[in-house]
Amino acid sequence: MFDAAVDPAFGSGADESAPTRAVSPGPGERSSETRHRHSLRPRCADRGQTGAVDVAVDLVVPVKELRRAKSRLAPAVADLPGDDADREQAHRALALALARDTLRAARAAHRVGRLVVVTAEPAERLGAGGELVRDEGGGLNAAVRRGAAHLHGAGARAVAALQADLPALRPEELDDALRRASALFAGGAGAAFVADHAGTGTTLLVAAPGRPLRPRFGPGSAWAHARSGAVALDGDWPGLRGDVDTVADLARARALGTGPATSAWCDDHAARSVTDHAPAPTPGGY
Ligand SMILES: Nc1nc2c(ncn2[C@@H]2O[C@H](COP(=O)(O)OP(=O)(O)OP(=O)(O)O)[C@@H](O)[C@H]2O)c(=O)[nH]1
Ligand SMILES: C=C(OP(=O)(O)O)C(=O)O
Repeated sequence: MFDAAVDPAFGSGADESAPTRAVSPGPGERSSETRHRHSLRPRCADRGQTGAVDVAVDLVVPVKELRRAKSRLAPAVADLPGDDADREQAHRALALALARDTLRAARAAHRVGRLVVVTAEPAERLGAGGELVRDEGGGLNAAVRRGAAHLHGAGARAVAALQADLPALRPEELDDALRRASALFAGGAGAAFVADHAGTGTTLLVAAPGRPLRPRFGPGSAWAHARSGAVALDGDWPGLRGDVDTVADLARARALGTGPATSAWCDDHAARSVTDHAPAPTPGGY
């Protein structure tokens, strides 16, 4: 069904095929993978006394074709041994790892209902449960609109778009942001967004139930979304705000604790590059 534009379910939601090697922890520390896994445990507090899941939104996640993705991360592979083809393959593997970890966390969030991935990649490559809508070109905002149209066409709840480069995302961060968005919608807001760690970009855009998602992703998108009437969400969500565009961003995400795919990639390919670009520790720096 993939070539019919929509693949209704790909994968099980589990990430069985992802590498699971842990990051070496320091003395007395848990590894970043251990911390991430810990965060994926079911959280009873997010469920009512009946055990019913409090679903708030359906989610669109755009994933760019890997061979064109994450060009600003080229320095992460520049020093790797081998030839250009080896480095290109490592670069694609890094973009894939970021997306897989993002999807893994999004799928584990209790408030996420349907999850739609818009991509030109084969379904099985992404390794996360959800529906797949084919990317027909036109760029990021066109891909988001395509995913939202798919959801609205099927009669959706509130719809959100989440960037796919958030390897330190924790499900509870996404749940908390969606909860706060729902509270704003109850007060009459039509849309809300989460700015990235720099404050200029956007990692999550949410439209209220029955309202269209109007994506303005791209440089300066936080300002563009605010100007369109979306409300900036406050919250201490370093993983949710931690989009990875550069090697320094990757180091920052590693310090937070990335998911298993990105952790394994860094262990296998880029430990030296990441260490070289690691920022000084800045607790609460987001
Ligand atoms: N489906 C789809 N997703 C996209 C497209 N462009 C960007 N994205 C996704 O949108 C998110 C944010 O995009 P960027 O951070 O600009 O990623 P990028 O274009 O791969 O990175 P750079 O080449 O470094 O600009 C990432 O999760 C991308 O996978 C697109 O044309 N189609
Ligand atoms: C696409 C965006 O930014 P970046 O390319 O910097 O991730 C954005 O923040 O809207």
